[in-house]
Amino acid sequence: MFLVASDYDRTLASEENGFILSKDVAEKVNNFVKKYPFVVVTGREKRFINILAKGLKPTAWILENGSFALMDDKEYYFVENDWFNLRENIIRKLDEMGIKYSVGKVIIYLDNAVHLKNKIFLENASIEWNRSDGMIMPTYINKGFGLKKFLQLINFKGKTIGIGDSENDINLFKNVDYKVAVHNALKEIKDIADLVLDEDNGKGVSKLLDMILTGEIYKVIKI
Ligand SMILES: O=C(O)COP(=O)(O)O
Repeated sequence: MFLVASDYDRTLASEENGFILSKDVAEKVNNFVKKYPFVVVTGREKRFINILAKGLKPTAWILENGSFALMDDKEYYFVENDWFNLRENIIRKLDEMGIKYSVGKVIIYLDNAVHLKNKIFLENASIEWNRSDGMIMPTYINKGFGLKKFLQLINFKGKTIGIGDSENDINLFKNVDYKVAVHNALKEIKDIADLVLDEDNGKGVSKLLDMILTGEIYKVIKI
């Protein structure tokens, strides 16, 4: 049994389409889900997903960079309660520094904040980057942690395949059996992937799902 864990931005959905999921890709995933579990592991908040990925019905969403899972309309939080006090202190600090941010259910977002890379230092919290956007969260939270917690939740015992493109997918890659990079992935992601696809974004995800469904996957990676 395989479980596919896919990133969203620049993996399932492309920047050129404003990150709106194409119908073809949604259909492909919705059909795949009838046979194998498919989870979307994204830095995004639920409110954006509701707009961008209408019609997509994955097994579950792991949102806010691994903070919680959403499955069958139920939310499962992986964050400790003490984070919320700490988050208040961080928000105060950001306000004092005049830094713009937005707050999700768990994490703090710094959008278009590449100028702040390596400039903010926080205790008991980490900043993960996805291209020019930063995400502040408890040090133990990342996509890999969120996936691990989710696999425990559903008691999944099969093989996991992660597909992604960017820095915040590195921790996802560290926690899956096989790592797949879409063609448009950053070099650092391609360098650590077991398989680099010839296709970009959603076309790459569709290719991977076809490879699993047809068994072609066994020719390229040893499972
Ligand atoms: O930057 C974000 O919020 C989302 O990005 P991701 O789907 O690539 O994790």
